[in-house]
Amino acid sequence: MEGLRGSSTTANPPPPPPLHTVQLMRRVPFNRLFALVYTVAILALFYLHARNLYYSTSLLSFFITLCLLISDLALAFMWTTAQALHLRQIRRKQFPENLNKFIQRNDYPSLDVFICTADPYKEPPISVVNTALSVMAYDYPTEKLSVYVSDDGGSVLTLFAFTEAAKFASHWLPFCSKNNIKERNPKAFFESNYFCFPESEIMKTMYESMKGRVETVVERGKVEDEYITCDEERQVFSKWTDQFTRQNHPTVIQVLLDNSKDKDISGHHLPNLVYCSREKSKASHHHFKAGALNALIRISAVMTNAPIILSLDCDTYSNDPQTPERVLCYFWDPEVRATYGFIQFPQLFKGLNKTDIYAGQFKRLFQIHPPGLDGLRGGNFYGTGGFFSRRVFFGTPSTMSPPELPQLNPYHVVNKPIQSQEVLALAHQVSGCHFEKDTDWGIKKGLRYGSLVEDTYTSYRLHCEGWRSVFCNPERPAFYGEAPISLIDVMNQQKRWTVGLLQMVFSEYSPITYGLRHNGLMSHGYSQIAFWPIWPIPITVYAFLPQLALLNNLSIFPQVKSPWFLLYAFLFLGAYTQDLIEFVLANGTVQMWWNDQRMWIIRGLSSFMFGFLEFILNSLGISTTGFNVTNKAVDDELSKRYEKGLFEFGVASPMFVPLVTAALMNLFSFGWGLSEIVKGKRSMEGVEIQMLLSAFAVVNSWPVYEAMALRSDNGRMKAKTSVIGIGLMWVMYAAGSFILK
Ligand SMILES: O=c1ccn([C@@H]2O[C@H](COP(=O)(O)OP(=O)(O)O[C@H]3O[C@H](CO)[C@@H](O)[C@H](O)[C@H]3O)[C@@H](O)[C@H]2O)c(=O)[nH]1
Ligand SMILES: [Mn+2]
Repeated sequence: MEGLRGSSTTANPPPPPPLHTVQLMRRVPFNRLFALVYTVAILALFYLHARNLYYSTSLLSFFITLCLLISDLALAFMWTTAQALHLRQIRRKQFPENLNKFIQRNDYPSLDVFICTADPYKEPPISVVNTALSVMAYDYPTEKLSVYVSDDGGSVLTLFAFTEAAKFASHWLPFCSKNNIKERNPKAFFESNYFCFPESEIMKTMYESMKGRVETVVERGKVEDEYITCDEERQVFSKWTDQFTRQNHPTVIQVLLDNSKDKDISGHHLPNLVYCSREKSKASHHHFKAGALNALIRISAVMTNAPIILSLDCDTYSNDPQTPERVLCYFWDPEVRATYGFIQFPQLFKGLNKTDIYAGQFKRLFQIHPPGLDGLRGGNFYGTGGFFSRRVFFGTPSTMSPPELPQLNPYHVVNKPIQSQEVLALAHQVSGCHFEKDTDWGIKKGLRYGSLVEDTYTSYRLHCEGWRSVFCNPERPAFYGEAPISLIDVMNQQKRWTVGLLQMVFSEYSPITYGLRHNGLMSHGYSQIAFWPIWPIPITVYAFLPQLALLNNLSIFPQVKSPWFLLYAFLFLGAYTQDLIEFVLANGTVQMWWNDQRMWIIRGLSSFMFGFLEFILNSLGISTTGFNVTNKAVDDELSKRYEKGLFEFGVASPMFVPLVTAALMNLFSFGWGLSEIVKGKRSMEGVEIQMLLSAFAVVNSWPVYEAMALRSDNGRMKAKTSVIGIGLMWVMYAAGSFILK
């Protein structure tokens, strides 16, 4: 550790090799210049709106200008938040190859990995097992490595899968290290170049047989006798009595592998593998994933108390066994360790189709914006793929919030075996339903409660407290996860995020009030995420108002001949072009970008809007929202359609209705406008922008028309949805004609 900063006193010692470097991105000066020019253009637009408002000749034109003004204010606000993330983008590099100059492998700090799962049917246990195996096989001293699985589904099926995983690990881990395999998730490995190694075939057979057993047990919904190999297992599974339900059960903590005893087939120690399902009762609030993680922080504190914690979703598997060493490049630097709370890797996805029709990559959220936030304060936490210093969960960098028990202190040294009576008893105690009562867990300690996007909310709170973080984006992706491949799953996920973001915006820690006082630019950058729920305002207005106006022969934008037209052209093309360039620079394709902007519109019209409604209903006490887990189980037919790039509507959902309405309204207005012009009843003059907008929306709406009229597969639009969507369009048209005429 010493010498890292080159503070040695001997004459001219060679400078120590770096563990990490950071530099400002080359594009920053361009971004700043563009921001300046664009700001002037935005001001000019507001001047135009103000003038139109002042000189409006009727209530109607006043109302239309007001709608446009409000929409443009929302757009401009979101634009300024994005600029906060463009002013200081940084690029970091790590040099794990230099690590051995500072620290020997035996001295590596311990690492506790948390894997969350919550439902054996939406999150197939075999995938969770694959995730666990990929991190158990980290190229890291196994006596320093512990993997904790949190099962909020309280499912014996998941536990069964992990008893199988424990057995398979003793073959899989030595196989990976002996052959220096990079791809240590068995499923991903067998799908790629597995035949290169002599034992591959045997490993594959073993894997398939394990998978078969796990899947059969899940299918049958219980662990039958033939799958139980010893009395110990029988005893464990017998905890699932008839009274044991997902919402109501005692804590189950099962040590499946103990690194002080268990060895793999080549005689090396295996890492710890611990299954945990915290106590649940209907009478207490469990705070969803945040609650699960806080329980794990305490359970692991009692059992191993590693100073570094990796938090993973059940679908996020490791793609690079060297990742922990990369993380040590930061955490082993004492200066970094004092103030840097976590190291976040981007969420990247496997299994997306070629053009990523649902924009599941979230390129802006996970790749383009984080280096910008990193330049201000540190990249944000995304719930998965984040390595934390345990200390970050216990107060600010300068003042520690002391835990309730000395054993929970992040600096406490565990000196008892993890299976000792005392340790297990304490682990049960700290994972009980009532442990958090009257404590500041979720308030000042651990993951913060109160928002369904506990990840963004917590990292924002940590940043406000003074913690910094690192966005680490190595060339070989550290992790891969899965994104939903059915539109309704995407929508439901986005609806939940919307509710969570609104909970954040309307909390006492809102980025526009609390945060601005703490760290203005950083908070403004967080607003770019937190204020997603205001996208529906401009998107809905631009999807319907110009079109209704066109249908009623009203011109609401400057005509082409007017110099103001240039302003509109610049604002539209400027924003879109910058976005496209950034997207492509982040390894995107033009087609992916096109799909991404389409999904932005779709989310705005639908999931964000429904999320907004849900939030209002929740606030009024009319309904409550839970954490509806994203479905990760896929059906073959659906996969095939997804591979072909077809949108999956398939179910009748109110969330599809606005899409139908908007698609038809634009088609109708464009068609009507065109026919009027062709017939010579009116000229293009004055409605050019409205025609262009409708045309743009029509091109974007292709998958909706296709799903309504041209497809016969099970993913097509349900007739009910189409009918309601069409009905709504006519109602809007009639109302519009009544008002606008
Ligand atoms: O009560 C719960 C609900 C969920 N989970 C787990 O949380 C993870 C994320 O859930 P998922 O349904 O996949 O949500 P997504 O919206 O896909 O996840 C993103 O958004 C979440 C909320 O912001 C973050 O927690 C995630 O890390 C992030 O990947 C999964 O491993 C679940 O098993 C729990 O452990 N307990
Ligand atoms: Mn997920």
